[in-house]
Amino acid sequence: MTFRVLVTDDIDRDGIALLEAEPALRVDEVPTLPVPALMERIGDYDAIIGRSATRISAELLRHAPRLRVVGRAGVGVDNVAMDVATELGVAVINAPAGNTVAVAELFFGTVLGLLRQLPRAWETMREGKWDRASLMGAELKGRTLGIVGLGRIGGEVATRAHAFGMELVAFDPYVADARFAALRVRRAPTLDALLDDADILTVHTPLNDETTGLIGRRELARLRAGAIVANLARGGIVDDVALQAALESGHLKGAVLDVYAREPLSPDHPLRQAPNVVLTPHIGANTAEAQRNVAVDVCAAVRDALLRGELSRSMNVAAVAGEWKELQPAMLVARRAAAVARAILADMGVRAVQRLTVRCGSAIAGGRELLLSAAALGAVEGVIEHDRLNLINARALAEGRGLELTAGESGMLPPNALEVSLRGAMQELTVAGNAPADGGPRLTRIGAFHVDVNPRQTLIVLTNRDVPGVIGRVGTLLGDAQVNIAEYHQARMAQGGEALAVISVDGHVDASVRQRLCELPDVQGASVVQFRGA
Ligand SMILES: NC(=O)C1=CN([C@@H]2O[C@H](COP(=O)(O)OP(=O)(O)OC[C@H]3O[C@@H](n4cnc5c(N)ncnc54)[C@H](O)[C@@H]3O)[C@@H](O)[C@H]2O)C=CC1
Ligand SMILES: O=C(O)CCC(=O)C(=O)O
Repeated sequence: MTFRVLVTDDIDRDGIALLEAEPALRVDEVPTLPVPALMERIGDYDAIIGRSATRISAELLRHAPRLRVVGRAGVGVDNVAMDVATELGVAVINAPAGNTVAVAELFFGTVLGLLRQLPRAWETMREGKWDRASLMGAELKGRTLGIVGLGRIGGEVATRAHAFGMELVAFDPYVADARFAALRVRRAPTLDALLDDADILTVHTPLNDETTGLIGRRELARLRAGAIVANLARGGIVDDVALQAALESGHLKGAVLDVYAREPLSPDHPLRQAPNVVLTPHIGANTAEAQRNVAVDVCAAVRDALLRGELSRSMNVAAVAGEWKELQPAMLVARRAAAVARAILADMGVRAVQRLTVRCGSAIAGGRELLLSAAALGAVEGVIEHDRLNLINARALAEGRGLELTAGESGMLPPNALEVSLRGAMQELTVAGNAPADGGPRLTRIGAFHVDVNPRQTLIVLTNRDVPGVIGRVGTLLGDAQVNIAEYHQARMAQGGEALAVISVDGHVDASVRQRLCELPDVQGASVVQFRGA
C-alpha cells in the first residue's frame, strides 16, 4: 500500500528526505497553496505537512476522505480545526520543541533592537548621518521581565534573561511551583499582579479561547507608564487596537510584534506606522536550525503514524505516561476484551451498552487513558459505520452514543493485567486479559470463567452444559465448515454444571455456522467475535 503525503509551506529538506526514503510513501512538495487549489488536491492525500501559512480548516478536513494525518512543522496548532480532526479520526502531530530557542533568541534580538533603536541607527547610517545624540538607549539589566506562559519558550526566555541581570516574574496557572523554582522565576498569583510589576511584558501562551484578547485595553492601562510589550506567540493574544492606542498615547514606550491577528499583515495596517514598534513578519521560528529540527521531528512522526500506526505523537490521542510501544499489547487486549464483551452482551439481547470501565494493573496504569480509548474502539467497531474509526475518535463517538467511559480502581490486578467491563440493561460482563512484556497477549477471564486464549483473528465463545461429547460435536461441526481451530479452551464452574468454551479459529465464521453451533445438543449459546485491526 502506498500513502501519499502533501508537503507545503517550505519544509526543510532533511525532513522530506526521511519521507522520500520510504518506498511506501509518495511525497509531493508544493508551495503554500491558495485555499481553492488545496481543496482541489487534498482528496488525494493520506497526510499533509505544513507550517502556519496553511490553514487546515474544518471544510478542508471534511473535503479529505483519505486524510489520516496532519503534520505541523511547528508548535501552534491554532491553524488546525482540532475538534473536526478528532471527530474524523485524523491525527494531528506537531513539532513542539524544535523552534523554542529560535523564538527565545528573537525575543532578545527584537527587544534589544527596540531599546537601543537599532533599526533607526541602521537607517541613519544608510542616510549618511552620524547621529549619536538621538540614539540614546536603555538597558535590560535591573528591569523586570513579566512572562505570561512559562512553558518551553517562556522558560528559555527566562533562562537567558537571568544572564542580562533582569528580575523575573511570570504568570502561568498551569505550571507547578517546582518549575518556577527551577527557573528562578517569581510566581505572580494573578495576571494583574504580573502587570503591576512588569517593565517588559512578554506573552508565550498558545492562542485559545482563554488567551484571545488576554492583554487588552484594561491590561495595557494597568502596566506602568513606559512599559514595553512583546508578542512573539500569536496575534490576538495582545489586542492590536488597544496596543496601537497605548503606543500612540505614549503610555507604552514601545512594542515588539512577530505575529498578527491576520497574517500576512496588510500593507496599510496602522500598526506599521505605530511609534516605537519593532515588527517582524512571523519569523520567530525562522532559523536554519529550528526549521531543520521541526521538519525532521514532524516528518519522522508522520512517517511512523502512516507506516506503523504509531500515534503517540498525535496531539488528539490520550496522553501516555511511558512508552507507546510497550503499551501496544495492553491496547490490543483492551480493544479485544471490549469487543468480546460487546458481542456476548449483544447475543444476550443487550445491544445498548451504557458504561464501559477499564481497570489496569500497576505496570500499565500510566496508559489508562489510552487503554480506555482502545477499549472504546473495541466496543464500537462493528457497531458504528465509520471509515476512519480509530483510537483518535473512538471515545468521542462512543460517548456520543451515550456510552459512559470510566477508568476504575485497579485493585489487586497483576501488573500487566486489565479488565474491561461493559454494562447495559442491568447486566454487566467483565472480560479480563493479560499483556506481559515478554509474552503474547491473552484473554484470561470471561465473566466468571477463567480462560486462557490468544485473542487473534476470530473467537467463538460458547456456553454449554458440562457433559461428555460437546467438544467433539463442536470440533466436527467446525471441521465440516472448513473452520480451522487454533486453540480450544474449555472452562467450567463445577463438574456437570455450566461450561464455557473459547475457541480461537482462523479466518471468518459466517452466521450459518454460528446458528448450527447454537443448535447442537447441550450448547446454550455461541458468540462469534471477528477481531479488527492489527
Ligand atoms: N513566533 C513564532 O514563530 C512562534 C510562536 N510560537 C507560539 O508560542 C506559543 C508557546 O510555545 P511553547 O512555549 O512551545 O508552548 P508551551 O505549551 O510549552 O507553553 C505554553 C505555556 O502557556 C501556558 N498557558 C496556557 N494558557 C495560559 C493562560 N491563560 N495564562 C497563562 N499561561 C498560560 C501553559 O501553561 C504553558 O506553560 C505557541 O503556542 C505558539 O503559538 C511558537 C513557536 C514559534
Ligand atoms: O514556522 C512557522 O510555521 C511558524 C512557527 C510557529 O508559529 C509555531 O511553531 O507555532
